[in-house]
Amino acid sequence: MNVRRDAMLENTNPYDIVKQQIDRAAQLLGVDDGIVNILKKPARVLSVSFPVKMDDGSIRVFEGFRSQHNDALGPTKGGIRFHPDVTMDEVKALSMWMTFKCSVIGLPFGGGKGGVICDPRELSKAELQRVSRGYIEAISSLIGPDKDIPAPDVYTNPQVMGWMVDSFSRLNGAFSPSVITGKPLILGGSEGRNEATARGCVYTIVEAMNDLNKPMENATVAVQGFGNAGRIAAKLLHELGCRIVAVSDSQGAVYDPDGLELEPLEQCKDSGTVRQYPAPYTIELEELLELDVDILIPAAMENSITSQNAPRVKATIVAEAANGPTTPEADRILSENDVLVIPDILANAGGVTVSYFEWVQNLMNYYWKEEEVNEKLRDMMVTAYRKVVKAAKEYDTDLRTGAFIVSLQHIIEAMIARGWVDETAVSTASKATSLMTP
Ligand SMILES: NC(=O)C1=CN([C@@H]2O[C@H](COP(=O)(O)OP(=O)(O)OC[C@H]3O[C@@H](n4cnc5c(N)ncnc54)[C@H](O)[C@@H]3O)[C@@H](O)[C@H]2O)C=CC1
Ligand SMILES: O=C(O)CCC(=O)C(=O)O
Repeated sequence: MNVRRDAMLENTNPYDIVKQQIDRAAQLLGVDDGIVNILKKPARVLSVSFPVKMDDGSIRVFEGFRSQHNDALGPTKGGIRFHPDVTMDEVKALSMWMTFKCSVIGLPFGGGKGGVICDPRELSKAELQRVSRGYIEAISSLIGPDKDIPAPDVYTNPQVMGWMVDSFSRLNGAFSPSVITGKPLILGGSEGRNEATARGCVYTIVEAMNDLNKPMENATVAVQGFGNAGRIAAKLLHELGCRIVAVSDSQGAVYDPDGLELEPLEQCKDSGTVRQYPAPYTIELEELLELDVDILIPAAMENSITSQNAPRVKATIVAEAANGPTTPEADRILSENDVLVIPDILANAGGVTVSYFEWVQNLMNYYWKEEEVNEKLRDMMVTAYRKVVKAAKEYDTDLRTGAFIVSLQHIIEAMIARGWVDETAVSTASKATSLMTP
């Protein structure tokens, strides 16, 4: 059952949702409507269609998008999603979340995102390669190491990035590793990038658990989605002594209150789906979200937690490894029920942070060890987490709005410095805050 299509009673269009999130923070900060209007639309959206020769000799035309939201802080940055449900509005929203995500961490990037409407699970490896190359050729005029730098997202991976960097390099007549991050190590990928989204998420969870005076040891965890973000988060939390009681993927969910064993679980996923794991209970996908756990990690798609199921969410902490898993109405309900939501633009920012490190390493052509990458990541994630908590306290709001407030301040400062908007566009109250320092 697809939870995305289930939430019928509220507006679950991610583009409308991100605009509501911007409005909420802008209102508290006292930001001028002019600035808000700039931020509510991507600066540039490219819609492409490109032909791909399939293995049976037929030609199929694929559609895709690349959205560049705002480049006040630097070149736009964000992943590429291959999924049958990709829409232009979704890609626009994801690019907007990228702007705020990069800004909350303090990265010198704006936000971008791309998507291709396809189901990679139905493509052969050769077809997947041709789709990847076709898409990157179609958007090649828009991207570049100092323009817009793609990376992996749902159903794309380092191999796909490898094909893409090769196509871009051929088009440009020079090897250009810094145009794409999340590449295989041999092509200039960074140590630690593959684990970075999950690792960053875990750093924020550890901060939140500390703040709540709760031990990590034996804390119970449910993870929705067992891909790059969810699977590695489960593994890292298990290493910290947590009990992973439930996980799901698109095919099903398994539950064991005594804790799932990670190695056999991973073997099941590698050979198909986590559903094959011999757990005492198989549960419906939606049930996982309602388990009584300390930590719930939505790590799949948008709109997992809506007004429909939010009243039944029992987790103490919801750490959003996914982008946009919680609707604004659900946010309100979770907040009323004292569920601490670590928002996507903060919780899953580890991926883009190590992508930034990868880009830096590519530009200087000198590479760091994994421990160095992880330590730098920890420092940036913890610093950002503390800034967000401070902002949320100062403005008496939740962590999501706190994160948007911190982000907005950086973006607006950059827009003022560039001369796009006037200083009077921000109220005296917001200028007087000291949120820039942790
Ligand atoms: N890969 C990255 O570096 C980053 C990913 N994210 C976000 O994390 C989320 C997951 O992305 P990845 O792990 O990269 O994707 P992935 O393609 O590696 O894995 C996605 C997983 O979600 C599962 N899934 C799909 N629909 C589901 C459903 N309805 N219920 C349960 N499971 C479902 C799939 O079976 C798969 O296990 C997305 O929202 C993505 O935008 C955010 C930041 C960075
Ligand atoms: O690594 C990156 O550049 C972006 C990752 C991404 O798409 C995301 O954070 O949602």
